[in-house]
Amino acid sequence: MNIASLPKLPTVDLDLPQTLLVHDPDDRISDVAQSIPYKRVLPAPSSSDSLAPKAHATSHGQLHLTRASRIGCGHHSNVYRAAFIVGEHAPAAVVAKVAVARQAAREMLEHEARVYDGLALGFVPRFFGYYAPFPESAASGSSPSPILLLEECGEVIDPGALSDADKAQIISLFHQLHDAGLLQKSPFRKNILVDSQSEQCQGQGAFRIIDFGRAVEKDSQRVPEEQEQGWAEMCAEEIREVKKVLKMKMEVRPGYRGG
Ligand SMILES: Nc1ncnc2c1ncn2[C@@H]1O[C@H](COP(=O)(O)OP(=O)(O)OP(=O)(O)O)[C@@H](O)[C@H]1O
Repeated sequence: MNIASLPKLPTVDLDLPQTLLVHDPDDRISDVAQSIPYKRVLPAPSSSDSLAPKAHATSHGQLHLTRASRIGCGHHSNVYRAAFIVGEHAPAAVVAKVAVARQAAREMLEHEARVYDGLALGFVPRFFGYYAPFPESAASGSSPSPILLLEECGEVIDPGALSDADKAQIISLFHQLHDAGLLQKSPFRKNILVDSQSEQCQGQGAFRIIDFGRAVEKDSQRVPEEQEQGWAEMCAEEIREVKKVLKMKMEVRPGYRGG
């Protein structure tokens, strides 16, 4: 299957399969040279979902990824364009994020999946589910990594090629994230993507913020009233970091003497 030429999976409502058979001929997610069964962990299967063989065909899906289909890597993961087949539908491309073989990396991937599961914002990748190998292996270090499935969102930005309006838009996305009670916590260039192919990504603008493995949720910090100021300062600091990434002029704060 030529994964590179597949169309993107449409982001319209889709019944996510409850189980996935993952085809990994190049051993990218485990050293087991066979297809691996996964089950959906998030969004949590509802009681109406069924694993019974009679269940609707879309309860079962398939995922194909190869060494050649890798599109990115970070300190904690490898990221692949993967062919996703749901029920009888034609294959379509999604992004499959796979943790490297370290427990901390798996914990970050799970945290990121929880963040996506709770986020309803148009400028982050659409979440297509978080799947874990099934049955679970006793030795979690050597077992295949869980897989986070996301919408493919284009290329890393080139700050030198962005207009002032583009930069203002990216800043506004981070403000919206903060207003939604989330700090991204790794506002690097590699985590701001632009889809130059999209027609403004269905009205959402072409920019996407990714990588929520280190994200901090305001609620999870149980920010008491008196610490609101601390949260506001953390948000302001993140905005300053984004401005640095975008090579924007920094405002000189009152009383700041430089150095
Ligand atoms: N949804 C996506 N669409 C397109 N490319 C993506 C997507 N997600 C990740 N990538 C690519 O993969 C790269 C690495 O992804 P990501 O930053 O999420 O990995 P990570 O291991 O969590 O990073 P780190 O731990 O170093 O912060 C990105 O910079 C980007 O090039």
